Amino acid sequence: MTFAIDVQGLSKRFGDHQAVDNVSLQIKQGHITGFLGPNGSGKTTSLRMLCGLLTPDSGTGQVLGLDFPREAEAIKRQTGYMTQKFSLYEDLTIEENLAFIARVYELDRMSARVDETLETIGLTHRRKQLAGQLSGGWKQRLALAAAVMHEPKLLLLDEPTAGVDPQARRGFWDNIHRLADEGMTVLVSTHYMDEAERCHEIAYIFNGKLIARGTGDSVIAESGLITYEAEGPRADRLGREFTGKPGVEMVAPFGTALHVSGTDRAKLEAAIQPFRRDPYVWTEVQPTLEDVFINLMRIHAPAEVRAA
Ligand SMILES: Nc1ncnc2c1ncn2[C@@H]1O[C@H](COP(=O)(O)OP(=O)(O)OP(=O)(O)O)[C@@H](O)[C@H]1O
Repeated sequence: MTFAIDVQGLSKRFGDHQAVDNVSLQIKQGHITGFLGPNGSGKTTSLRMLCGLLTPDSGTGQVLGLDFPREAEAIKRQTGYMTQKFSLYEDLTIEENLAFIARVYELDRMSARVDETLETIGLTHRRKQLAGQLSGGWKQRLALAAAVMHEPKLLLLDEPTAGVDPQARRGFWDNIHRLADEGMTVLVSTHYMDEAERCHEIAYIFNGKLIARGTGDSVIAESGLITYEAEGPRADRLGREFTGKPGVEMVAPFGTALHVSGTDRAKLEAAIQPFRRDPYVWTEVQPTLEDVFINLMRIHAPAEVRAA
């Protein structure tokens, strides 16, 4: 298996804040990897270093078979990067934005490429409209088309569907999967759990450190988390009964059901035992990715935060 990204020891410090701390990433060619982690955990900083926009303090390896970070310029040319904020010109038309990008990348068949892109995203009839007038979903679709116009081998997406409605998000993800099927490698940061589940693999970063990675199922399995679900009339209200109980590391309502999780089976079952009675039905379920991520944050939080 060829790795599109194979980088070790990636670090970046801003002042006295270690934004990215010794991160090693191996990302398979043609795979979609979800980059997850709470706000401020270092996702954007990592993406910016990988595509050559930010110089790392340390870190070596290969990106697209090129030496990282020495060949940053060549890496940049073969990488598409979609920033968190809509980065096209709102006061240029849709067509002018695409033509501008075609010129920046010195693409051949410039106007034909612009026409093809407009056709692919379904904006041909709106080509003269200002980009700023598009809805959130269409803006993201345009930004994605712009990011891949130069046919990059690697696509880095920074929270591309934040604030976009579910239907547009689904369309966006269909496009990402189509690009990956054609061989493009995708690294996409997201806070949405349903999007994490659409990725081939996930990488979870916290306080600048990579603390979990693999397929969704393997990350769940390796967490060692055991989850019981209580069902019954308003079982969700049982939550407060478990506060501070030994063996209970996490309690979360799921609609009218309740998830109670921990890593010590004996203690967890002892905590649940008094509530194994009518009208509640308890079943062991697979923890969700959200359960696992929240637990990872809890485990890896600095001691003073855990105690608070
Ligand atoms: N140019 C900069 N100068 C100083 N600090 C910065 C700079 N860029 C990022 N940081 C800090 O580095 C940390 C990591 O930020 P980063 O944007 O990489 O996080 P993130 O995981 O992408 O967060 P979010 O999910 O909110 O987008 C944050 O504490 C941020 O304030």
